[in-house]
Amino acid sequence: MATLQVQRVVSDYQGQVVLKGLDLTVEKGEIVALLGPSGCGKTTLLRAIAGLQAISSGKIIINNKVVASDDSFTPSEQRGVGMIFQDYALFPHLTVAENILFGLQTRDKAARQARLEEMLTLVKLEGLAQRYPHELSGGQQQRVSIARALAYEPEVLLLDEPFSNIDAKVRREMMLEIRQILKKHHVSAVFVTHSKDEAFVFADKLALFNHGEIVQCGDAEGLYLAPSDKYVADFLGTGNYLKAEVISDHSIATAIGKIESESLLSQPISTQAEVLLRPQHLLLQADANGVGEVIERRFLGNICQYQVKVAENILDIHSPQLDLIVGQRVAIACQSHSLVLF
Ligand SMILES: Nc1ncnc2c1ncn2[C@@H]1O[C@H](COP(=O)(O)OP(=O)(O)OP(=O)(O)O)[C@@H](O)[C@H]1O
Repeated sequence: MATLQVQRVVSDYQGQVVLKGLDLTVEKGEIVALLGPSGCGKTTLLRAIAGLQAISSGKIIINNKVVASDDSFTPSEQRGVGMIFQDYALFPHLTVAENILFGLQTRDKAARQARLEEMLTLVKLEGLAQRYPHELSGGQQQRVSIARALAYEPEVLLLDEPFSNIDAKVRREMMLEIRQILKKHHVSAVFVTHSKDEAFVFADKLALFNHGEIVQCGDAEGLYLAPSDKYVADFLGTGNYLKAEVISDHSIATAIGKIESESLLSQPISTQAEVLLRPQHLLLQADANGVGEVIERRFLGNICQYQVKVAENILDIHSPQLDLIVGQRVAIACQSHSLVLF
């Protein structure tokens, strides 16, 4: 069952339309990343779900209850949403325990104490209940903000760039740890980020934004391997584009030769197009008569990043073959995969 449904949501700031009729569904226990460059509307959508931003048309439904539409607006505190911000937003004058229990004022003392202990164990902060936020590391503060949001048992957890203040060295570990906590408790979550790497690690599903629209939504693999357009392809990683002509229902002709597709091509024979080739899809071999010439080489330990010139094209190629040198001629083959043509 869907926990959150966003239906044709439009939102504007003083007449400037920021969300242009968005649709998004978050299933129970699913973690969805709102991914995109700065200013494309991710935070505005998160704020609209939280009830901190009005919508001008469309509907937002949380657990089958309409919380925002043309003629209704449920205040933020009645939506059952928990929020985690980039700067943690802890109350500096309250202890860890008081911060975590802040939303649970109405429960009796024993219930509050039990919930506190459960939350401290969950986020591995046992023993730190009486500390103040300034006595904690950034990662510990973020864990307190997660405990505070989860203590209240929200229907949906909303996270706005929650990892951008965490030291890069521990960020990945922290993301996996928090992901595990959310999964264990079947928490549905929406998470804003401009980093595809964070989205790949933390989310089950990616909604990629461009100028107030979701251009593609799906799992990371789907978006990476079958992007709907060049914007999606380029946002998710380096890609090479080569001119191509469809020569059969599963092959194309290009400057590096004939390339076979693992899946059937939908374009008719003779179609002129561009093929997307990821750097790791291309294989290099030293060959005095090869079509390419290595023009740059960067050693990265287990692979080399090469730039290879083929006619007027410069291709980025990641190869485990470390011994090719600048100026060397090479043959280029393509690993078998489902080709993407634009
Ligand atoms: N309070 C505001 N008043 C007017 N315009 C705003 C306001 N907040 C945001 N905007 C505009 O709305 C658009 C979307 O902003 P939003 O913050 O949703 O983008 P974002 O994708 O979250 O970006 P970032 O990653 O930089 O936070 C931007 O053009 C921004 O300038």
